[in-house]
Amino acid sequence: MRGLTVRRGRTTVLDRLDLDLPAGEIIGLLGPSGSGKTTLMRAIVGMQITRGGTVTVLGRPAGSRSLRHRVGYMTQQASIYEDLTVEQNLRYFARIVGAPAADAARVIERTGLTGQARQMARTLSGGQANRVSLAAAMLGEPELLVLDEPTVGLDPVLRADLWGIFRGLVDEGASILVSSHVMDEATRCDRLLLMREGRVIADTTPRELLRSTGAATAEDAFLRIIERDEDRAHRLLGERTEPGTTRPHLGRHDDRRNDGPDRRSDRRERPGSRP
Ligand SMILES: Nc1ncnc2c1ncn2[C@@H]1O[C@H](COP(=O)(O)OP(=O)(O)OP(=O)(O)O)[C@@H](O)[C@H]1O
Repeated sequence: MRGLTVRRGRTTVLDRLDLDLPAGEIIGLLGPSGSGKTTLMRAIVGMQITRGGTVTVLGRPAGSRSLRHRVGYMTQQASIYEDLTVEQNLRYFARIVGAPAADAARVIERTGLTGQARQMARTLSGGQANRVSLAAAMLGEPELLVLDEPTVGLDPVLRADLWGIFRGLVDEGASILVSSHVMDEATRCDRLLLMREGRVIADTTPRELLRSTGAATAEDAFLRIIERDEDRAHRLLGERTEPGTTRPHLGRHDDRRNDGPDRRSDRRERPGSRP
């Protein structure tokens, strides 16, 4: 992506972001709540109104029709049809993305939902519902999976299971962009992007993250990077501020202009939806 700028409501969430993401890896997108992870993912799958810049995915402009079957997106909220069984949900979504009906069975098996295939979605546990969303995103074997906090709220065993699935998919040639709040999940990724206030403040690998910060855990390493970033920003702002004036705070850039309706409800996309 080049110069990607996104404004949501009055806030400039992403400001002229340049980023190159390699294929064939698990790329972790980490950062505090509100740092812009979902917004960035939405721009990559072509579901975000942008203010400027370009996003190219698998060689095509983000959101192109030709990417519909090549990119799978799992949103933060598991939004499946509660009055359908797991199998019915996945058969339905398979039809929508143009995948063969047999693909529903494949993703059910792959996500460990065989025992729940005939169960009504409303009776699933949170973790199971979550896996149905992941299964939906996997329909049609997309080359790129964009997963927004797929492990949120899951216990460590289920989290480990899901990371096992992600690794298996990448070993088979897929690329995965996955966001998380849980910093120790960083060590499971091939590459890490740490976001803060709409900027990528670290683009690194798990090994390099620990080496460069001297921290013992990913969580400590991130805290150190954030502290460094804060110091750097204060220094820059201090240099630019006239003596005697108040130093501006380090919040996100606000803008009075509004680019029209961009409601929270826009996050409730169908699971497995294609751009
Ligand atoms: N529909 C919207 N209208 C206005 N502002 C929004 C909207 N959606 C998100 N924002 C704002 O954009 C910023 C980035 O939000 P985003 O959801 O991308 O962050 P995030 O890093 O994914 O957070 P989380 O980890 O909590 O999901 C936040 O300040 C948020 O309040």
